[in-house]
This record gives sequence, structure tokens and C-alpha cells, in this order.
Amino acid sequence: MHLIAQLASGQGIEQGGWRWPTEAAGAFINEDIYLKAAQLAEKAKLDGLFMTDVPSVNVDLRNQPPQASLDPVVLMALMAKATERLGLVATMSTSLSEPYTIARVMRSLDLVSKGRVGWNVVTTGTQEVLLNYFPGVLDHSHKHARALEVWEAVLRLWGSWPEGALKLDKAGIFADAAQIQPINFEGKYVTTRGPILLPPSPQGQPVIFTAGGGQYGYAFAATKADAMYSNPPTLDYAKAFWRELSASIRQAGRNPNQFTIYNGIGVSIASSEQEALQRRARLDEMGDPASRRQYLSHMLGIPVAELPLDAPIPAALLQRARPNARDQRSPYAYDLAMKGFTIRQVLAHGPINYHPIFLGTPEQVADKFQLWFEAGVGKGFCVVPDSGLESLTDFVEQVVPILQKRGLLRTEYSGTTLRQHLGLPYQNGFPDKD
Ligand SMILES: Cc1cc2nc3c(=O)[nH]c(=O)nc-3n(C[C@H](O)[C@H](O)[C@H](O)COP(=O)(O)O)c2cc1C
Repeated sequence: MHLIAQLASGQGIEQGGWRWPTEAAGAFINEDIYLKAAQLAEKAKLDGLFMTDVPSVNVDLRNQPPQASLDPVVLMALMAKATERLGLVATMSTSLSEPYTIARVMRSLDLVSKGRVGWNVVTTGTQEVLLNYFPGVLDHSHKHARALEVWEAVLRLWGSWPEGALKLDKAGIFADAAQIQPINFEGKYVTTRGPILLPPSPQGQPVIFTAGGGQYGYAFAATKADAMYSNPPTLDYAKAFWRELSASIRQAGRNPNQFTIYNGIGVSIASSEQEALQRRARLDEMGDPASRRQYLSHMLGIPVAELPLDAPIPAALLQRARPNARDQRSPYAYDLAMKGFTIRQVLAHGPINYHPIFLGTPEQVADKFQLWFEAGVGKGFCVVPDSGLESLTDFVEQVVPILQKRGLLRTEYSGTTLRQHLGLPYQNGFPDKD
């Protein structure tokens, strides 16, 4: 099993996480929180720490911090010095940056971390983000056509300084300059002359991650990426998705065994299932409970927003409920309601969370990871704690040892680079040039 961890904007996945009494309220701008998270992830021998990036104010700042905060690359440069083996995966959008910027920044990070970096390639679906950078936005197919150009140009730039070209011979030969040549990349959307100004890292170049929905994102994952952060709403979806994606990877002439999919999972750990539910109910109250109740109504097709929170949904009303066919998480919400849970308890189970929620004792949470893993959802998971560093600590100290004892997780790193953690060979440059 492969695991990476994510801390969202320093405070975990729940909107109310920043209010949790024992978590740092200002975590989103506190680099020490991220550094501790990285050190914890390394202590647990995880593949890496993963950072998404959505640079805009897209939440209600009156009661929650921005979804993204400090720039991932800045944080990862710090993490590179605070850790030795941990992979560092930073998001840079192909819609927001030019290829030379991405190639240089990622190569710098890869060099200062001694080959532990992943570039998470995203195209950015959110209009507010795109408008922070440009006056207008590229239409959909153009955005993805640009993404392919940016990806190719970045890889060609990386390859423009081959392994071995750096000589550092104090007799007076710094590099074999004949090997370091311009690439003269001219696309429809981006151009870059090159060469890159930095040599490859011990792993050659960063591992290519992607996190995208839709047909274009899927095609990119199947044909270009080494790893993917995926957001399955249910176990059945995750199984079907990996079945299809691995077939598409094979069809593209690539090996699905060398591809790591990380299914995003939220975790809430306590000393009993009941306590985990109570913890989650409290976090719900600290977030935006009214909108959650509203959304539950939408999932069940009946108005529950104004009903008492601590009572089951009345049977007469429940008879009219139907899981919303447009949201695959709805059958879970429906099942919970039909079992007679109160509205508060239904919500606490997490049916309307962005990620499936594994909750309960450390054993129960470990069982859930094992169940999903053995069900065939691909190799890995991206773990997102509910409230922040404290809940990540619980995961690392209480759940990871169980998974290690069951032989599901590594107990030591065998390699030093992220490529080695993922079983990938050294690579520097665009594949057809290797
Ligand atoms: C699991 C997941 C994570 C994503 N993370 C990011 C991110 O960190 N930053 C970003 O700009 N876009 C992110 N996206 C958005 C995608 O890059 C993409 O824009 C989105 O899936 C919409 O697809 P479209 O671009 O074809 O409209 C993410 C998407 C998914 C499904």
C-alpha cells in the first residue's frame, strides 16, 4: 500500500478544523505546522506529503480560512531541509504558469531535496483562480491543449541539460556545453527557447502527478502521468475507476503496475466509534452546519434543514426520500437515514464530505484501508486528517503502526528519491528523447 498525506490549508479537511480547541488557529500561515506534518509523514515512512493549490479566496472568510494558503513550493523548499527521505509533491497549474517557470522552480526544488519532488499537473477548473492571473479564461479544450504543450515543454526543458553534462572539473571545465542546447519549443499557446539552467537531480526529473476530473484529465493520467490523486465518492466508484484507468494505461502501452493512484480519504480517529462520531458532529457545528443540512435535503429529496437535529427523520417524510441520482454519495446518506440515525449522526458519518470518511478506533480505520486496498482500488491513498496536525499525529501514531504490522505499509525507506519510493526508473527529459 502506498500512502501520501495532505494537510489542506494547514488545518485538515473539515471547514471548522481551524476552530478545534487544541489545533493552532492560524495554521494556514504557520510554516512550522507544515514542517511538523512533513516530519510526521516521514516518521511514518509515507511516500510523501502532497499539496494541492487553489490560489484564490473561494470561501466565506468570515468563518473559514482560504482553501489554499502559503505557496506549496515555498513550503516544500523548507520541508526539503527538514526531512531526508519524504517525497514532496507540489501543484503547479499549466494554466497559470509558463513552462520555463515550472521547469525551473520544480528542478530547483528537486535539486535542493536531492530528488524527492513530484509535480502535480492540474489545469485549474475554478474561474476565480484563472481570473486572478488573466483578464479572461481560455475555453475548455484550449486550456487542455495548452496543458499538453506546457507538459511537453517542461519535460523537454528538463532534458535539455542531460545527466553527465556537468563536469565541475577544477582544471577549468565547468560543463560539457555542447550537450546543453536550446529546445526551441514553439507551440500554439507557449514557446520557450531553453536550455534549462540547472542539471538533473538524483532522480533525473520530478515524478509527474496529476489531479483532474473530466475526459481530458483522465486521458492525461492514462497516457502521461506516473501517479494520480483521485477523489472517489464511493468504494464501488474507486474500484470501477481503477479498473478502467489501468486498462487505459495498458492500452497506451504503459505499465499500470508502475502507476500509483492515491484515493483521497478523510480520517477521524477516536477511542471508540461513538466518540469519533461525536468528534465529527462537533467539527460539523464548527463549520457551516446550515449549508450541510441544506445539502442533505438535496441528497435525500426531502426537506430536512429545519427538522430537529437530534431526532431521526420522521417515518412519513422518510417514505418520500430518494437518493439523488446526480450525487453518487447520496445512497450512503439515504442508508444512514433509513437506519434511523438522527440528522446530526447522519451528517457526522460524512456522507456529504468531499472525501469518503474512515472513522472510529485506529483498528477500525486500519480495517477500512485494508478493505479498500484489497477490493482493488489501486495501490494507494491520500490521507487527509479532519482537524489538522493533531489528527495527522493520531493517524501516524495509531493507524500507521497497525498497517505496518499487517505488512501493508513499509517500515523503512529502501530508496532515497521519490521515483524509488514509487518503483519508477530514473528519467530526465521527454520520453522520445531518452
Ligand atoms: C482530485 C482533484 C484535485 C484537484 N486539485 C486541483 C488543484 O490543486 N489546483 C487546481 O488548480 N485544480 C485542481 N483540480 C482541478 C483540475 O485541475 C481540473 O481543472 C478540474 O478537474 C476540472 O476539469 P476541467 O479543467 O476539464 O474543467 C483538481 C481536480 C480534482 C478532481
